[in-house]
Amino acid sequence: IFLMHNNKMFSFYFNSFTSGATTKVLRDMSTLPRVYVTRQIPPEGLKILQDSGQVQFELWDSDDVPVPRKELLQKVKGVDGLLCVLTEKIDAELLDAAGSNLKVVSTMSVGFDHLSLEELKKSRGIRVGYTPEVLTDAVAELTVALLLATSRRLIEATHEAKTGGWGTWRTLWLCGYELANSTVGILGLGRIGVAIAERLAPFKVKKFIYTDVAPRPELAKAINAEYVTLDELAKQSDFLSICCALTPETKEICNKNLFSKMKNTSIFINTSSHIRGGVVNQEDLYEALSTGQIAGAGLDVTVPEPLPTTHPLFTLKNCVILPHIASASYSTRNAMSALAANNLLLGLRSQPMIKELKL
Ligand SMILES: O=C(O)C(=O)CO
Repeated sequence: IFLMHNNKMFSFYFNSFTSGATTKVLRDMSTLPRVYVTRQIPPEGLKILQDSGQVQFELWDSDDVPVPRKELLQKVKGVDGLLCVLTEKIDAELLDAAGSNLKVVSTMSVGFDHLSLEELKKSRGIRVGYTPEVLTDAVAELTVALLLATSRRLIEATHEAKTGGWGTWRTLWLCGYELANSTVGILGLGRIGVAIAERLAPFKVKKFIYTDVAPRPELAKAINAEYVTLDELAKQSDFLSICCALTPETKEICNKNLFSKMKNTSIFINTSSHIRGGVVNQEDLYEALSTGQIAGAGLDVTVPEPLPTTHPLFTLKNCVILPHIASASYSTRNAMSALAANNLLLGLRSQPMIKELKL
């Protein structure tokens, strides 16, 4: 139990199984490094912070609403560490508000476009932890689910079944596209791309192709994928899965030009949680989907997030939009929170983090 008294934080041990008062003050926490946690993170991470005895921390105790910016700017004043999620912008204003005590920012995400790396680099001496790898399986699994939901039109199908559209059996009603004998293209081959391909291979995919800034033979070997140009990737892919990082070069790389080269039977999928939606020009995607230039799209990341319910992409039957849930399994979100907590504690002890972002 953590309690504030006379502006000091105390931890208590309370034995409720013995009779009489057995509350003991174990340690005056007020001398420990101060940490602010911007969200009610999953229990594994919280437990690590609590059990560590290494920090005193305050927490924005909600998972439903992000901490208001004004409150955040207040709360970070003088903290030694910050554990945040992807809804908090860690920029010059926030770092200035925190002040010179701040040594570690640990984000419970693999993506870091909410962190102003420029500002963090600026000789503030702040180290940054993040959570790659632990979400690879969950993201790959969700990608397969979204790909199948889109290509086999599952959302349309359940809607028809529920709303009376299910009439007689029809020969071409709700037909979609099969993975068997298909060519699957991966834009940006990394851990997640490989994990997706490994899961799709048993569906009897004929060929995997990929493009990246340069061939990645080691990774490609694992999935027997051929390196092609971006043009060839667009032309040959029956399913195109986007897994590249968002950089100035890849910003809106999925645009009119790319869609115009794709087959009108192809399916476009964007789930890569560390890139967000920025690699896709959504107006061009709308155009490609609504004119039949491509057959369908499944998106787990959009710009902005949340995507307004009035957005034109929501009007299309051949566009399946998920609310950024690729890593949303209990085990993965707990693993992310545990990794973020451990990165934070290690950083505050000036030890190497498990996953540290090189600034
Ligand atoms: O970790 C991230 O960056 C996400 O997008 C959510 O898993």
